[in-house]
Amino acid sequence: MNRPVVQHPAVHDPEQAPAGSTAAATQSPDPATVTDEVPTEPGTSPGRRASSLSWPQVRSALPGAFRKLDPRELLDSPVLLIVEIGAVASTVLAVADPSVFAVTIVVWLWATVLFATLAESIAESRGKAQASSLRATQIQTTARRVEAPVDTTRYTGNLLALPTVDVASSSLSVGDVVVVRAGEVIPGDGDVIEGAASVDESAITGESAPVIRESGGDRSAVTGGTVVLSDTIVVRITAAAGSTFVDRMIALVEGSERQRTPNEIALNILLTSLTIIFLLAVVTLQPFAVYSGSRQSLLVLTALLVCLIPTTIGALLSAIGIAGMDRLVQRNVLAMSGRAVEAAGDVDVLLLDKTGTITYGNRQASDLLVAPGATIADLASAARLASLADETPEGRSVVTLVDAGYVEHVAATTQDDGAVVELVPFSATTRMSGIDVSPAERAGTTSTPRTSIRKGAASAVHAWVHSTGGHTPDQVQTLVDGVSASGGTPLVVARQTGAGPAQVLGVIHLKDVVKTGLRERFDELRAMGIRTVMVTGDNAITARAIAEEAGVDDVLAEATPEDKLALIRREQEGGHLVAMCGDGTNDAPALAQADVGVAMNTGTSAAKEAGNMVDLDSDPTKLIEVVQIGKQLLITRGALTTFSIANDIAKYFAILPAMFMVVFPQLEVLNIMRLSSPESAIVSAVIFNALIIVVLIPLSLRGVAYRPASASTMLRRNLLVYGLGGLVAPFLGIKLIDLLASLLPGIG
Ligand SMILES: Nc1ncnc2c1ncn2[C@@H]1O[C@H](COP(=O)(O)OP(=O)(O)OP(=O)(O)O)[C@@H](O)[C@H]1O
Ligand SMILES: [K+]
Ligand SMILES: [Mg+2]
Repeated sequence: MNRPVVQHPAVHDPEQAPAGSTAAATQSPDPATVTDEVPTEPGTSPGRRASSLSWPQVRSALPGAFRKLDPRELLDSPVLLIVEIGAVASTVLAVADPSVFAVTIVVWLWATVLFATLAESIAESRGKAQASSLRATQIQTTARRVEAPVDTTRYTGNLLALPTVDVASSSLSVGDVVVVRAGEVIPGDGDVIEGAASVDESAITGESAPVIRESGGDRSAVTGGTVVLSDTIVVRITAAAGSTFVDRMIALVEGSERQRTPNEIALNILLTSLTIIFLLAVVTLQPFAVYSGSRQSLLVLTALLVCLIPTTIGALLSAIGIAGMDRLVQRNVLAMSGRAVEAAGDVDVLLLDKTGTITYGNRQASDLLVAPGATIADLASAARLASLADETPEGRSVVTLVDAGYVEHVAATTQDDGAVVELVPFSATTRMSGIDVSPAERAGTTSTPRTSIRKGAASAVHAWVHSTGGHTPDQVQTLVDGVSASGGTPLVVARQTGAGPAQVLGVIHLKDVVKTGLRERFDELRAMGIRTVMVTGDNAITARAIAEEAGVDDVLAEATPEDKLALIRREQEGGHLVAMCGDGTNDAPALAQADVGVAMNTGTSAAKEAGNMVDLDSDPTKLIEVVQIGKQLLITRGALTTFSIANDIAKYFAILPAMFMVVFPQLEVLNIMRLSSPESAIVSAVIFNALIIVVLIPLSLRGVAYRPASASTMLRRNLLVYGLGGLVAPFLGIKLIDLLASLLPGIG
């Protein structure tokens, strides 16, 4: 976020801002102080942050680490709770019977717990910096609220002309309608219901290029705190203050809503079981020790227990999870659940919506193609009439095209004041839109007959024409296929006059552009074992043309929202883990059903609500990074668990011989480490056990390096590196510490 919204001139300079646009200057802190609070160095913006650990980072995480020592905070990590109980008990013992040995043990047991809470606190601190820069977008502004409640779903007049009243943005509630002009901050989350504008969303996405937000289509959602750069839009508020997109982002990056995933819970159960096993092992050690005349002190047994239980992974588990989410945020992806991130690591099918996901989604009418038996005048007039009330960007583009290129063909329509006009809005299920005009019924006049016009997907309009007794000429199919083959979307226009059969007038060519660089990225997904399927409401030929251009593996054409949902269910039943990228309200059910539902930030609020991730850059190939981060998270957790357990087992064999050597000289052969004394062996093991946590914090935050390779190759490699490493490390580490510790009086 190197361009916080507070730096925008409209907010900076109350003199320049249009009257009533922003009360930021009066109600929010002075812009200068706000800017001070916002980390503006490039290092803090998403996707550009370094992942190494710095001392200031550690220092700022320390207070949090101490706060987390509260046993209540450790309740969901039994391993750490045991260590803390051990630390308390040893403290009591050390006070009762002080010695260098006892004090050393006590200090390092506390250090063990602190290093664990520090790991989590550091992982969280990165998000906190980001949250504070997001908070800067939540400035108080004055909203221009439409005074009287309007039913915007029915109101067809000019919303911009309605009287407005100035209110504080914080007092807006869901359903309120506000007008936002150029230079003003959008006062809350909502959908554009009238107009189109360029919007600066850099406060949220870090991306400085303005984006277009317009009513009707799949690019209608706006986010509170972003700035309208040009034109005026009417927005219906969809989120109350306090539960906005930015609020969710803040909760997310701060980790305050972090819930443990089923995988983490399962691992915790394993760690707890191991802890109980080692607890029993240590407890049953004492009778043997007593029998053999080497009764061990409670202090030694506590220290031994802590060395043996899986403290390393117990300490790093939560940091690994938080860091994974953080890595996504750095790439401008907001994951609403950790479960989705983990699922991403195993995804093997990716479904993508076409318009707005694979293409830029700016579908514009570019040409009119006349059907045999019709005239260009017929087609242009009908296309325009059927689009006048079509609030989708496609609909508006038809009106624009006719007015710009065919206006001389449009017959001057005589205004029939009494005519009853019924609008047929576009829906993804009917895949048509249009208008029904019934002339006024007046006695004595020869009234013109009732007229119905439909435009839409060829198959849908064909079915409608057929239902009226008409038919679609073969040449129309040729026109449709021609448009489709070029990757365009054909809209067939037909008109029914009176009760007679409908006539096909021609075809509108909607053009869209495929996003650049998709092919290479889809190749990469294929290499990762992920099959890409484009699902679209468009016809099969267009779908295939775009699929060909973008390089996806498979297509499902003429898909209704239900079809998209059914496809996902089918794949899931076949044992696949499915990701879905989409932007439209009609994608929402599919986004909700998918294991990983990535909504494009350019999409509708419904899509963003339904998915469990939002890509702020609206880049469908971002799934590659999401999958890599998911895999990396799973691999890192697995690797550190392997290391931790191998470590504990090694410690058992490293210290026990040293401890019992005095009574069982035969153990000498096992004492390959030649530790200087039983006390030194115990102290060194405890210190090693604590330090290994610190050593592994950077790795758990950064993640184990991920290279595309088969799961079994990865597993073999990790078992080798982290399993073997975990077995060897304690022998080396403890020996080294023993050499130093033995220099201490009372230990060596
Ligand atoms: N305004 C409109 N009026 C009539 N028909 C339309 C309109 N917009 C789209 N259509 C038709 O409906 C079909 C499906 O709509 P839409 O594109 O929204 O579906 P979708 O499933 O989201 O597919 P995608 O976004 O992948 O293209 C389009 O391919 C087009 O033929
Ligand atoms: K341990
Ligand atoms: Mg769509």
